[in-house]
Amino acid sequence: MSVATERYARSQANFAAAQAVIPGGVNSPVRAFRGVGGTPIFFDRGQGAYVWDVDGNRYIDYVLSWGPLLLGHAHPTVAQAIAEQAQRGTSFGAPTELETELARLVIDLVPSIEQIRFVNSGTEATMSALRLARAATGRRLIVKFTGCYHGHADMLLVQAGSGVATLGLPDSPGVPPAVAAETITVEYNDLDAVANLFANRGAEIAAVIVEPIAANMGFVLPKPGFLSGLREMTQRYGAIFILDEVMTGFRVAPGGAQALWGLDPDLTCLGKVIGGGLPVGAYAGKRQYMQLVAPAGPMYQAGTLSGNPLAMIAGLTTLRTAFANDGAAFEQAVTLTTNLANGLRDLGTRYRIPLQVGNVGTMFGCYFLRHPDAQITNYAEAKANADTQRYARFFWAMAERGVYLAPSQFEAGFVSTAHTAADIEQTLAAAEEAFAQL
Ligand SMILES: N[C@H](C=O)CCC(=O)O
Repeated sequence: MSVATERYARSQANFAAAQAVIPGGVNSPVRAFRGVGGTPIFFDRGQGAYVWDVDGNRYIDYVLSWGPLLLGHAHPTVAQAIAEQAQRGTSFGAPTELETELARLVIDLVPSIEQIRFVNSGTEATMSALRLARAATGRRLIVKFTGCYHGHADMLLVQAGSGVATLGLPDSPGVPPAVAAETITVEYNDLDAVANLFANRGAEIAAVIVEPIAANMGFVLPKPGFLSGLREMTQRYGAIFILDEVMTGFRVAPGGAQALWGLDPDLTCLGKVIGGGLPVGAYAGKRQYMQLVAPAGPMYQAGTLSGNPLAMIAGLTTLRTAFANDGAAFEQAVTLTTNLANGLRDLGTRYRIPLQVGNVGTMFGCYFLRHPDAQITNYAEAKANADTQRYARFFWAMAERGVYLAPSQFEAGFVSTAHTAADIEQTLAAAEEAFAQL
C-alpha cells in the first residue's frame, strides 16, 4: 500500500513509540489499521464532525469513535455537563439520581425495555445478558451468527467479526474449547439453519443473540422475516431472544432497530451512544428476567464504576439533545446519511466500480465487491466477495483528501448531528476523485 509517509510522519513516530510499550501499539486491535495495510493515524483532537491528527491534517470523521458520538466530537452541551459533573465527583460507588434518570429515558425510548442495568462496556453487556439467559432457562447453549461481534467475552469470541475478521483470525487462543463448544454459530440470515438447530437441540438452547444489522462484518442487512423468525422460534422453544443493539441503539431510530422493525426481544444489549463518548454498556429487557439480577434476584453481576455519573450525564445529555424538538437533529443526520449512501451508489455506477452500499438511520456501510454480480448477505460472502485491497486504496485516497473512514471494510460508518450538507458534498467530491483513481 503506497501511503504518503510525509503526511503521517508524526503518526508514524507515535506508532513506533507506542509499539515499544503497548502490544501492537494500540489498545484495541481495530486501531492498528491492518485492514487497510498501513500504520495508524494518531489523533489529537476533535470538534463537531471533524478530527485532527497529530500531523495537523483535518478529516471529516465517519468513524466517530466507532459509533458513540451521535452529536459529533466535543459537543458543547455534553462537554459542559461532563465538566460540571467532574467538579461534583467522578464516582461514588453508590447510587445517584442520574442512573435512574437515564434508565427512565432509555425505557421511554426503547419499546421492549422495562428494566435496565448499566455496566461499563458492550462486552460486559452481552456477557451479562447471556449469563442472565442461562440463569433464566437453566440451559447452556448459545446461538450466535458467524461474523457478528458481541465483544470479547470467551463464549462470544467464536467466529466473530470486527477486529477478529479484519485480522483474519479463526478464533482466539485462550478461549477454553469447552466454553467455545457451548456457542453454536450459524450463518447470518440463514433462518432454516436456526430452525434445524432448534428442531435438534431446542431444549438445550438458552439464547439466540443477534445484531439486528450485522455491522461488524461491514454492513449486512437482515433479510425480511429473519429477525421476526428468530423471535418466533425462540418463543416456541423457550429460549431467550437477545438483540445486541450496541451499534444500532439510538442510531437507526430513537428506539433502535426494534422500534424501526417492530421486534420484541426478551433482552437488549446497549452501549456506545448511551455513554455519549464515555465508557458504558447496559443490558435491559423484560422485568421478569431483569428481576433475576442481584440483588433483586440470584444472578450475580457487579461493577465498581458501573453507572458512574460521568458516563450517565454524558449519555443523558446526548440522548436529550439528539432527540429534542421531535428528533429534528437526528432526522437531519438520517437525511445526510441517505444522501451520502446514494451519492456513493451513483459514483459506483458511473465509474463502473462494483459496490454494495447499505444505510439505515445514521449508519452506513460500503463494500467494494470483487465481481459486479456478487452480493453480501452473510460472513462467508463478505470474506469471499469483499475486495479488501481496493477498499484499502480507497481508504487512503479518502484520508489524503481529508475524509476519515473506518480503517477496515468489515466495519460500519456513522454520521453525526454535527455533519452538514457541505460535509457530505465534500466527501462525495473526494470519493469521485478517489474512484477516478481506482
Ligand atoms: N466494531 C468494534 C466495536 O464495535 C470496533 C471497536 C473496537 O473493537 O475497538
